[in-house]
Amino acid sequence: MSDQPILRLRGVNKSFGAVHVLDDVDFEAYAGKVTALVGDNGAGKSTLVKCIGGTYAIDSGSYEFEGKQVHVSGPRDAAALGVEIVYQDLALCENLDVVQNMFLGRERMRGVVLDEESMEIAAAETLTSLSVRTLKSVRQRVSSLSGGQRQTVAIAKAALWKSRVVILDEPTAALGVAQTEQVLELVRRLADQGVAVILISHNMLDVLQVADEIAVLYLGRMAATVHRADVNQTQVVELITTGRSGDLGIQPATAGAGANA
Ligand SMILES: Nc1ncnc2c1ncn2[C@@H]1O[C@H](COP(=O)(O)OP(=O)(O)OP(=O)(O)O)[C@@H](O)[C@H]1O
Repeated sequence: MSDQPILRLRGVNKSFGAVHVLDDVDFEAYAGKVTALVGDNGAGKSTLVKCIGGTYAIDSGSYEFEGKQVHVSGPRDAAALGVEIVYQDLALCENLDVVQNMFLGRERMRGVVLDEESMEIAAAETLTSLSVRTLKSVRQRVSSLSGGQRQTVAIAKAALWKSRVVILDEPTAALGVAQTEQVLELVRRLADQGVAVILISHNMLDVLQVADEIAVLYLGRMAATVHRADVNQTQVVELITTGRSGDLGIQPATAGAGANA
């Protein structure tokens, strides 16, 4: 995999009125890697992700994609780049089946009728490529699926559409132990297919298990970006709660330390 980030934000600021929510934030995501985005409640994770996804326009700073500066002024711009956000509510339609959900809004047609066969084959192939074995049938309605299976469908949908950057918002928050394990395996396989995965999570065990890089937001500043292999849980928790880690030689983000190289 390339060492160049597919997505790079530099010096991003975002305010809502007088509230300065993102302060000079640098952030990178790499093809084939899982980058965990962590931080305490209110640290700015959702805001940063919404800036990446085009829901919010950044006030200042740069947004680069594949080394080129781009202007993302709405979700369509981000989608055109191949940036997909899988929100916690998953935005799946209960009354539709797995295939219909995966192709929702982008249905394949044969003449004037839906090309059900080709959509079913493509959906099944995508699930197979991700080694998904937890679904009985791609013709099952989403209303009959478990939380983990729904998460699987939402992630597979992003893979089907050849997304380059997939942002997962707390994908295991509502799941039990076995389903969490399956979803984390899926996250890993998605990255192994060359996708840049950004994982928002409050669960340190998940983060430490699946992430390659860990970006820690603290009070709207990027306290540090560290390689997973270089840190332990205590150090990550310290970064999240204080914006610094003495062990890692990282100074408080509020004092203007910025990202750790
Ligand atoms: N639309 C908005 N208007 C005003 N303030 C906002 C808005 N959206 C977010 N904020 C503020 O920005 C800060 C960061 O919020 P954000 O939701 O990005 O944090 P977060 O890290 O995702 O938190 P959590 O883990 O609780 O979801 C918070 O103080 C929040 O109140």
